[in-house]
Amino acid sequence: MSAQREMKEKNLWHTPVTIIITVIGVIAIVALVTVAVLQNKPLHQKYKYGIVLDAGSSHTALYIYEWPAEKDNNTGRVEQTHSCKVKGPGISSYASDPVKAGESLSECMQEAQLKVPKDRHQETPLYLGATAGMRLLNIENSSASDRVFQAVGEALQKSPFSFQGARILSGQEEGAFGWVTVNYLDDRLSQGLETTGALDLGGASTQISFISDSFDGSESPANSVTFRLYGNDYNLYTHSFLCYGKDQVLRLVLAHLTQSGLGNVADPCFHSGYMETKNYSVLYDSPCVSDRKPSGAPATFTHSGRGDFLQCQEMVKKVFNFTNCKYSQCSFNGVFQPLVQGPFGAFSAYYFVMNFLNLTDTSIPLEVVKEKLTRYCATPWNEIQQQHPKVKVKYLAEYCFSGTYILTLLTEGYNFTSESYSDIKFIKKIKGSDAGWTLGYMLNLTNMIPAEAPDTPLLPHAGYVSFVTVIALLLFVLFIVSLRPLWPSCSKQPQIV
Ligand SMILES: Nc1nc2c(ncn2[C@@H]2O[C@H](COP(=O)(O)OP(=O)(O)OP(=O)(O)O)[C@@H](O)[C@H]2O)c(=O)[nH]1
Ligand SMILES: [Ca+2]
Repeated sequence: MSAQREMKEKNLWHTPVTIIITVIGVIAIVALVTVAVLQNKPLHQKYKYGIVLDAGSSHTALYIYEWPAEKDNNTGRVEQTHSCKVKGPGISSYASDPVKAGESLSECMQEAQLKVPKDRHQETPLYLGATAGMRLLNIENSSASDRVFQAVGEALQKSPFSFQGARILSGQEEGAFGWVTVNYLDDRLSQGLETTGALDLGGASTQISFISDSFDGSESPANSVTFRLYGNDYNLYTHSFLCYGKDQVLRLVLAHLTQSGLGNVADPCFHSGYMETKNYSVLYDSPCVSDRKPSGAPATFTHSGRGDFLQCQEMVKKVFNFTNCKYSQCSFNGVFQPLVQGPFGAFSAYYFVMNFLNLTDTSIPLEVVKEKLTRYCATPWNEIQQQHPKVKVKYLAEYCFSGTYILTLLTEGYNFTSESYSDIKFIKKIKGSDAGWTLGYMLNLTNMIPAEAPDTPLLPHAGYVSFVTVIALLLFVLFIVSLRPLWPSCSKQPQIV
């Protein structure tokens, strides 16, 4: 009798109503999870592109950036996918033949057409920013600089990209955008982390940019750039020294050495055994030194080396003016600068030179770095050439001078100490993108960094799907539990024995 009853009760669980409810419940959960997964699955990734030409004093480089199309406003997603070094000198060197400046860009522009998908060409913005070489040409001969821009603009207009113009960046912009690039690539802006200072050493100018607790811009408004990025306010200290890029400082040092107007220059910044005949007119052909040309100098001079780091450093120090600071503190040439603070990334020539000299490790004490450089400078020129047969002779001849200038600029110029020197990192790239002003410039012009922090989803995609699944299962279990009165054991009557 009791077995029969049990059978009947079990069958209750198998009633059509219970089966239908269970099936609908399972279908509902599967549908819910499927929709959740599909709805939030990233769409087929499409990319957008931007191109920036960095028309530097020594050469022009093209950079292509890429970012997922639906993430225009999101954090840290723009990456450099390609770079192309334009053959020949910087555009400012084409002052006497401007059309050639435009033509020089064509090879890299062709390359860019192959790298950016064809269907994106028309919508891809193309910018050209010129720095110290064009600043100097503009000072020297503004109509020549206009003609160069005219020719370059005409050449770029012919490309299939959306050309947005060619212009000279101010020194402030160059410094500030370099700082934005470094901190954007390190995700420091989006996460509101302590920022990294930026040190850029070009051929004709150099920039220093950093955040200092003691700097609010009031003491020297010309050195202050304010930003609001991802909901945080920044008051950046930045300064650009025109004529203090390494090529122009080499001219300044040589100008000092040739003041006597005699035909021989024994240069402590070049290796002993180095000897080249150079033109006075070429040396003095720059507004950085043109006023110092000795009168009655012969056409050429013999530039020979004597490889002495300490004497080279003495010569280099002469290009800085440490008197006449009208502020609480200065770097040099009467320019206000707060004490350096926090970590720094040093790129461009800082990296090329220190990397060549095997001196990128800043945990090595500064004194040891100087000893190593002293030995390097004292190595005869023929040995140096034998050791580096593949390095361009022009670069090779100048590493002793450049290394000496870098150490002198950092310690005497910017007041890095033996301690704070170790806060500097010599870098070329960050996560595959070159450190430099170009990325920051493009991010700014495409409004890619929002002033306020973007709304972020509460949960990442995987977390969201798991959450929906767990809640759905929970609801289902609750539903089944709510059917408890229909369960066989619950509908059993208590047995009175
Ligand atoms: N050793 C070495 N030097 C380089 C290399 N590329 C550029 N330089 C030199 O390093 C210095 C700085 O180069 P860049 O940072 O490209 O300078 P730039 O942008 O042309 O100049 P600015 O307009 O002043 O910024 C120049 O003297 C260049 O000749 C390289 O690959 N190796
Ligand atoms: Ca540069």
